[in-house]
Amino acid sequence: MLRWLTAGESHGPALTAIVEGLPAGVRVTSADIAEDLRRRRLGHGRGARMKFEQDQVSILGGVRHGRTLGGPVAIQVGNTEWPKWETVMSADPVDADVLAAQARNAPLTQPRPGHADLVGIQKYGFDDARPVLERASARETAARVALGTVAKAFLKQALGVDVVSHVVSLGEIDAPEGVAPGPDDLAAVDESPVRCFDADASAKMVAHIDELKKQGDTLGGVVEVLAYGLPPGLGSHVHWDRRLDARLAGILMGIQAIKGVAVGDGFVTARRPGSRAHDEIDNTGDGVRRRTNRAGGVEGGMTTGEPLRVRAAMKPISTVPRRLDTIDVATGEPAKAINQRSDVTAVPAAGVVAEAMVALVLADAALEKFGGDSVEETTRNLTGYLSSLTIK
Ligand SMILES: Cc1cc2nc3c(=O)[nH]c(=O)nc-3n(C[C@H](O)[C@H](O)[C@H](O)COP(=O)(O)O)c2cc1C
Ligand SMILES: C=C(O[C@@H]1CC(C(=O)O)=C[C@@H](OP(=O)(O)O)[C@H]1O)C(=O)O
Repeated sequence: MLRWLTAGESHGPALTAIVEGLPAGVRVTSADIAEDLRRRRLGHGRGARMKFEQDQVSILGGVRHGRTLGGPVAIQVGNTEWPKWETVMSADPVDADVLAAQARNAPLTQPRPGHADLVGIQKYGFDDARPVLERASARETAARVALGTVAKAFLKQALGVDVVSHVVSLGEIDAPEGVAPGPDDLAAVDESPVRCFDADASAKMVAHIDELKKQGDTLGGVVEVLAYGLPPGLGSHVHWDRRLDARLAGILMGIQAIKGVAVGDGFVTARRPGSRAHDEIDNTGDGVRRRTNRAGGVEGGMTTGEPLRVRAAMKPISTVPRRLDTIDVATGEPAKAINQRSDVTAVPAAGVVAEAMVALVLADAALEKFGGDSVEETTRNLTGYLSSLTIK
């Protein structure tokens, strides 16, 4: 079983991430993690903070000379903006007069519709949105992406699985259906300023973002994650919480601002008659194959051996520069919502985060099926399973 946790606030000293349950021998370096963190920062429409803040990666445990040791892997992602926030976010008590002298510490009492601010204030008994937004912030996704790098390295080295992501819709602009990156196309996707694999759609998405930015507005969209090279049989039909589709949906919905998940053709499938909704099975001589992959590589909560395909829909950023109506929680009077700088859209970054989340679920399901205290043992168990399949 793979377990993982993150800790840390948006403007704290650092984010911390721990993953436990990986075998020994996974090759991974801090440079690999830094590269995925760089990819997460990409994307037309992201705010100023992405430019001036750096992600400082340190592996604090579980890896020696570029290979995992089999124990928990601990990763720290330092916030380079910390010196500016040291007083506001100090873990230790700070004198009231020192805090009062800091403009940054002014209470944020106009909660943003769509963010965690208002209900977080209510639930945790705060009088200020700061202690809520610091942890609700998707800055935390940097820690998840760092863990995803390790999970992707395991999947590639033990099972030969590649995980890729791309943007399929941004606001009103859709990429053409059926244009999906293959296992070696991630670098090509990352070359698009919005991580869209189709050049025409990419250009239209950039223009759409620019237009909405001018209007002081924000955008959401849809990302797709694909995994190539999976064996049949990860996950199970026998119980709801063993179903791979359920686990994928849960982990993707756990990303800030994700409001819908589709496996394969998802909601579109619901509109089709059965004769055009399923994937007919064929014995090609080359093995048993589905003629299509409308199911997105999962049937009965198990991988089928076809490419896995899942989508996640992200709502528009809730810090809308055209400030939305709210109330001031200090007075109860009508007010305009807080608007510090913000992203116009973070859909391209959400794709990189979704890629990491899918990798963690797949790594967990692979270890459940094949086990292994070393990468070699996992691969041996996979090879034995594949050669023992009665139908191939
Ligand atoms: C990569 C990424 C970047 C985000 N950037 C912002 C942002 O700059 N401003 C903002 O208000 N929300 C941003 N969000 C969304 C909020 O974190 C999210 O809406 C908030 O935590 C409330 O959670 P909910 O939308 O799931 O209800 C971002 C989300 C992701 C995944
Ligand atoms: C810092 C990151 O994203 C942040 C996510 C975020 C939010 O509300 O989710 C709000 C913004 O933070 P701030 O208001 O401090 O600029 C984003 O910049 C990051 O992704 O590294």
